[in-house]
Amino acid sequence: MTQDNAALSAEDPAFQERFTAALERAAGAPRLLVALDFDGTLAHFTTDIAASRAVPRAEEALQRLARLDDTWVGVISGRTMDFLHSAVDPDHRMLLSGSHGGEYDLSVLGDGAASSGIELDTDQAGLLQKAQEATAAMVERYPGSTAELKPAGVAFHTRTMHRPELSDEALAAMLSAYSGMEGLRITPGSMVMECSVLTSDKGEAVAALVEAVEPDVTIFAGDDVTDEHGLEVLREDDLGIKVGPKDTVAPFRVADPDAMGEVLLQLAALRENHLGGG
Ligand SMILES: O=P(O)(O)OC[C@H]1O[C@H](O[C@H]2O[C@H](CO)[C@@H](O)[C@H](O)[C@H]2O)[C@H](O)[C@@H](O)[C@@H]1O
Repeated sequence: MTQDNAALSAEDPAFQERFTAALERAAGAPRLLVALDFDGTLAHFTTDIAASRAVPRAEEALQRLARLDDTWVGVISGRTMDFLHSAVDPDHRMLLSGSHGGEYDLSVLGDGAASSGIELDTDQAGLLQKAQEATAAMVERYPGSTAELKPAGVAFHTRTMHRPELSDEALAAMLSAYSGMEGLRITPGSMVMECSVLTSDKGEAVAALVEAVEPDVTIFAGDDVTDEHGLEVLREDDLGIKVGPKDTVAPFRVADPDAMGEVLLQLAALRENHLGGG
């Protein structure tokens, strides 16, 4: 499938009927996996990276879904596993993948479920060091920008730049610097340029959760370019949802994390009803 803007959104007359039918079908699946990106999908963008949290409706819906039988909630993010544990799933009810598919905590599945952290070899560690140095130099050059250090990568953020009109220039300069370092995987995002010494992506992460859960239906929702990898691996009976305006292969689109929260509440109610718990 090619990317386009043909996803049905709420303004389309056919949206409500077709989207509700898709949600109802998903809610009736014997085994259901609900996997979600975090920033821009569950949480609005903010200038305080550490303080970012899922919108209240999404938070409530995820907690309700995660308590249900034969229902698994996954969060697949570029964030670190430490952040996901502390800010997204402190009660350890969810499947987590951090660092764009680089690390996993599947312990909610019980005995034998694989969880893997990040261990870098000497070459990777050297490359990461160089990328961190290049990012620090860029932060010096563009006051107010920041570097977010991760176990296998680094993110150069421009949302807090003192001269926001230079954001595109700064991101392009960072992209150019990373591009000169062989072996780095570069992922542009919303006012961020990230790089990693790992090759993983969110397509791998969705596939790993599907392999672990063996769901009849998988839902995956995401807002950014990196989430397209996850949307692309969905099967015919699955449900892909784009959050926001970017191009997508997903058949459905919602406006923002608040709208996504509403969808998740609707799904939770349908699933509870289907399982007889609501
Ligand atoms: O895969 P995601 O869950 O979408 O995470 C992608 C990156 O998101 C974060 O940055 C974005 O959100 C910040 C907080 O709202 C915002 O300040 C920044 O401008 C956004 O790009 C996060 O900081 C990165 O580590 C994630 O990889």
